[in-house]
This record gives sequence, structure tokens and C-alpha cells, in this order.
Amino acid sequence: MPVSPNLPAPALPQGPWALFLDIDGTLLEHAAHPDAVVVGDELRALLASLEARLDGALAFITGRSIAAVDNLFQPLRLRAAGLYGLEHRLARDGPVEAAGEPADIAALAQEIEAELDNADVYIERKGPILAIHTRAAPHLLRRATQLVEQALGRLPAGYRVLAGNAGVELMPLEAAKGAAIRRFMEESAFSGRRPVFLGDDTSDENGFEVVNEMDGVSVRIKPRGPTAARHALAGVEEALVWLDAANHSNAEKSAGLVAT
Ligand SMILES: O=P(O)(O)OC[C@H]1O[C@H](O[C@H]2O[C@H](CO)[C@@H](O)[C@H](O)[C@H]2O)[C@H](O)[C@@H](O)[C@@H]1O
Ligand SMILES: [Mg+2]
Repeated sequence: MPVSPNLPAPALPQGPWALFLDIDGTLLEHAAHPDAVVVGDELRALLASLEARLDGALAFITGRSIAAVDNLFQPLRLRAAGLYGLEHRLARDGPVEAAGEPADIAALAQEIEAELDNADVYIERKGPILAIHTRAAPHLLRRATQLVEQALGRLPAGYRVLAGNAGVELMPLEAAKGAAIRRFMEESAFSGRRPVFLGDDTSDENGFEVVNEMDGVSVRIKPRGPTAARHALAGVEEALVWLDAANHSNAEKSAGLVAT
């Protein structure tokens, strides 16, 4: 993975393209608690407009569950891969098969909650994925990571730990954003288009690699170090400005105003 502090901003897409969007840290500024993020009507309108302009070739690719995403963006419902690709809604109004919580993960969640015993730590139980959020209690991140890593040894094979700056997640090995993007690219609304993926953290790197392999456009939001992304934008605000420009540029193009 290259060290890339000076990546260029992405050009506005030309030709048919498909859009894949991470949510937290890309479309939404982070908040101390996952439920405290704010989705404005302007963002809903932008996403709805992009989705229509792309003839449906737009999907969220997120670590949140699809139920949590629907709750945040309601009444807007979009195609989505939730839980890092463990859940999918491939068609806009299609079904979602929610992933259940295995008994050993449920027991581990209770154990870690009792061990950390701090109201500022939020333990998010997302079916087969367990997220320990320490954004509001940063001094407990190290201990939370230790507990999850120790638990790995006791769980059946097939789990991994994803450590972040404000929390740690335990998830099945098959949870990967790149696989979710590949799956969408096989759908008729997406196939034949050039994938564009915007994401902001370690869990997005696998998505960037897959998009690069497909000659797509990989964009890391606010990169702080090594990334596989070939482009960067400075933050959430810049990402939203770029998406708005891409939305309008496509409109001009389809009206024959932009030479390609
Ligand atoms: O893949 P994403 O769409 O970026 O989702 C990643 C995780 O986002 C949420 O947690 C993160 O955002 C919270 C709100 O800003 C913040 O409080 C927390 O510290 C972050 O880790 C969500 O709760 C997780 O389930 C997602 O995996
Ligand atoms: Mg994110």
C-alpha cells in the first residue's frame, strides 16, 4: 500500500458510472455516539437526485446494518450493503435478509460490557459483528482491543479484529466491502459502468483495491497515512461538494452541454 499524502482530487466522472458510498466519516461527520449523527434534508435530496441520475447505480457500502441506515436516512431507501457486505439490498425496494447474532457473540458482548463497565463505552451488537465504541472514552480503547483480541482465541475460526481510532470491531472474515462492491457490479443496474467509491477508513481499503482492479475511481476522505485509494478529498464537506458537482456535471452531459 503506498504512502500517499498528496493524492489528487478525483476528476468529475465521464461516461456511465456507478457510485458506492461509505457513510460515517464520508457523508456524515462523526459524532460521539452512532445514533447522534445528523442526516440533513439536503443530503437526502442530493442522494435521491444522484440515484435517479445514475438510473439506480448507487449503493451505500457501510459497516452499519441496513436497518440502522434506513432509520437514519428515512424516508429515503437506497440500495445498500450493510455490515461490511454481510447484508445486501440489491434492488431499491428489495428484501434484506438480516444477519442473526450467534450465541457466542451475544455472550461475548455481555462479558465485555461487564468488564469495561463504563457508560461512555457503547457496545453495538450488529448480528454477527460486535463493535466496541470508545470515542467518548478514548482511554478504554486499548483495553477494549485487548479484550476482543483475547476473545478471538476462544471463538470458532473465521473471525477477525478491525481496530480503529475510536473503537474496535470483531467480525466474520467474509465481511469485506470489496466483495460487496463486486456483488453490486454484477447487477444489471451497475454492470458496464465505471465504479466510483468514496470511503474514509481502514475498512474501506479493501473496497479501494477492488475498485482499482476494475479501473474505477477510489477516493479516500481525509487520508492520514497509507491508502490504496488513488484520489483524496479533505473531509466530509469536500466530499459532499464533489458529489454535488458530479451530479450537476452529469446533468449537463446528458443534456449535451459537456464535451466528452
Ligand atoms: O462503514 P461506515 O459507513 O463508515 O460505518 C462505520 C461505522 O460507523 C458507525 O460508527 C462510527 O461512527 C459513529 C458516528 O460518528 C462514531 O460514534 C463511531 O465512533 C464510529 O466508529 C457505526 O456505529 C458502526 O456500526 C459502523 O461500523
Ligand atoms: Mg466510514
